Amino acid sequence: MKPAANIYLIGLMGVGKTTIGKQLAKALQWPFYDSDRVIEECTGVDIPTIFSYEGEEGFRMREQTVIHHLSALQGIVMATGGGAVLMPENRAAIKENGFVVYLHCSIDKILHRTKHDTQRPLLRTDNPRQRLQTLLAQRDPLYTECADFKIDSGVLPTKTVVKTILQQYQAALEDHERIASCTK
Ligand SMILES: Nc1ncnc2c1ncn2[C@@H]1O[C@H](COP(=O)(O)OP(=O)(O)O)[C@@H](O)[C@H]1O
Ligand SMILES: O=C(O)C1=C[C@@H](OP(=O)(O)O)[C@@H](O)[C@H](O)C1
Ligand SMILES: [Mg+2]
Repeated sequence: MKPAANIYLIGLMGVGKTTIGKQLAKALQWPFYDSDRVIEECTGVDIPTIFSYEGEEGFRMREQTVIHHLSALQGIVMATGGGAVLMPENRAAIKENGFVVYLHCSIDKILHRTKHDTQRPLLRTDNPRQRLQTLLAQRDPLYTECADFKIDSGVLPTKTVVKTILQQYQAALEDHERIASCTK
């Protein structure tokens, strides 16, 4: 992690990356970016439209470009899309440029939170529970590989989740400074 690093939020759809990310950025008085919103602003269309014209592959290319460009910034909070960790380039960018927080919660909670959602094409299926279970099995090792810190965002109030992430980030910064001063 770089001293003036960014904070990245990763995890499955619906765990609260966007929601928690906004609150974290507010607490730090840092700019907030949501890679999905940036893609929508750049293309002028929503995520389902990108999936329908370009497929998931096209969306992943756009996502990679956005994460690459935003990772050149310092002192930002970024909520990534749930599948951002699939691309090795994205995993390298977030690990290299920031403190990575893996948000997780139960599939039941995610289903409850996303039951009226129309903006997540991967959940538009007859069996969203099965889809989420499959995605979690594929992605959990990737989330774990990238994460500096993992926290359940399904049980604690968001305020507590934000406070805990800030404490962990501060502790990581202090460790980094201690190690740097020992190796001078
Ligand atoms: N801690 C929470 N408690 C209750 N609802 C939440 C919480 N965090 C997020 N949500 C709701 O769940 C949905 C998904 O949250 P979002 O932040 O968009 O997740 P993600 O970005 O990880 O997909 C939104 O409707 C949001 O309002
Ligand atoms: O898990 C995924 O592959 C996706 C998650 C979505 O973002 P959220 O995790 O913010 O819902 C969005 O990037 C897109 O629909 C694909
Ligand atoms: Mg989001």
